[in-house]
Amino acid sequence: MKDEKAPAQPEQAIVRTENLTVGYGGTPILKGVTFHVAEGEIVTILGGSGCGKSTLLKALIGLLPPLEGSVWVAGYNIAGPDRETALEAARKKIGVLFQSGALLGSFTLADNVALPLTEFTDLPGALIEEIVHTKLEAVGLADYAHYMPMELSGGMRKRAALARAMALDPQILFCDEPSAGLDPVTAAELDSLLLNLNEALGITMVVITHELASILTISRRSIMLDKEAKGIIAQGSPRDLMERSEDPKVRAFFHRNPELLHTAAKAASP
Ligand SMILES: Nc1ncnc2c1ncn2[C@@H]1O[C@H](COP(=O)(O)OP(=O)(O)OP(=O)(O)O)[C@@H](O)[C@H]1O
Repeated sequence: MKDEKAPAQPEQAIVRTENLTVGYGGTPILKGVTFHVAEGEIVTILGGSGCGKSTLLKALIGLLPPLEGSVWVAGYNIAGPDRETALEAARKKIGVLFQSGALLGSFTLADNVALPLTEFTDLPGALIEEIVHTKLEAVGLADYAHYMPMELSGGMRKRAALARAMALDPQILFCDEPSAGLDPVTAAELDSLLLNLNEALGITMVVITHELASILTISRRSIMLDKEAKGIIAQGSPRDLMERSEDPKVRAFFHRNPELLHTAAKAASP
C-alpha cells in the first residue's frame, strides 16, 4: 500500500481537469469532469466497460481534443489556445503504457526502449545505450536487450513497454489497463514494479484498471466513472469505497456482484 501522504490539493496537482467534456464526433462520452492528481500520487481510474476510461486517458495525453473544459498536465494547458506548443512540451514529461504494450515487433527490446530517446533527444548513441540498459535493468530485463518482443512472455513484454514509457524519465506515467491479459501472479509483479518506481523515483501515475487486487495494492485514491452519469460517481480511498460506499454501482463494482445493481434498479422503479 502507498505511504501516508497528505490528501491531494488541487494547487499541488500535476494533472488537473476542469469541467472537461470529451467525446467523439461532437457527442460527449464524459461531461463536466473535474479532478486532480497530486505530484507523486498513484490514482486509479475505475468503471464498467464503455464508461469512458480510455477516452479520458486520450484527453489527458492529448490524443483527443476536449469538446469543452481544460486539461493541465505537468504545468501545461493542453486544451488551451496554444494547444500544440503545450502538447509538445507536456509530451516530454509524460510516459504512456498502452494496454497492448505496443512494442514494435521488428525491433529488439533495446531498440524499442531507445525509440523515444532517438525521437525526442539529440543524445549521442553511447549515452542512449547506457540509458536503455538502465531502464531495462529497472524492469528486470537487462539480459534480454537483444531479444525480439515475440520471444518474450506477455508479462515481459509489458515490462519492456514500461521501460520504454520510462525512457525519457517522465514525471507522469499514464497506464491503460497494465495487467490486462496477465495471470494474477504476473499482474502482481507488475503492480510491485509500478509501486517501486513510484516510491523510488516519485513518478506520478494515473492507472486505468479493472483489477481489484491492483486497485487496492497500488492506489490510495480511485476515481470511478459511470456510463449513464457520463462522469465521476465516486472518488476516494479504494478501501473506503469498497467497505463504506452505499452507491449500488460502486458496491457492484467492488463486490463483483451485478445483482446489487439489479436490486437497486428494482427498488428505484415504481
Ligand atoms: N474512436 C471512437 N469513436 C467513436 N466512439 C468511440 C471511440 N472510441 C470509443 N468510443 C465510444 O466511447 C465510449 C467509451 O469508450 P472507452 O473505450 O473510453 O470506454 P472504457 O471505459 O475504456 O471501456 P473498456 O473498459 O471496455 O475498455 C464507448 O461507448 C465507445 O463505443
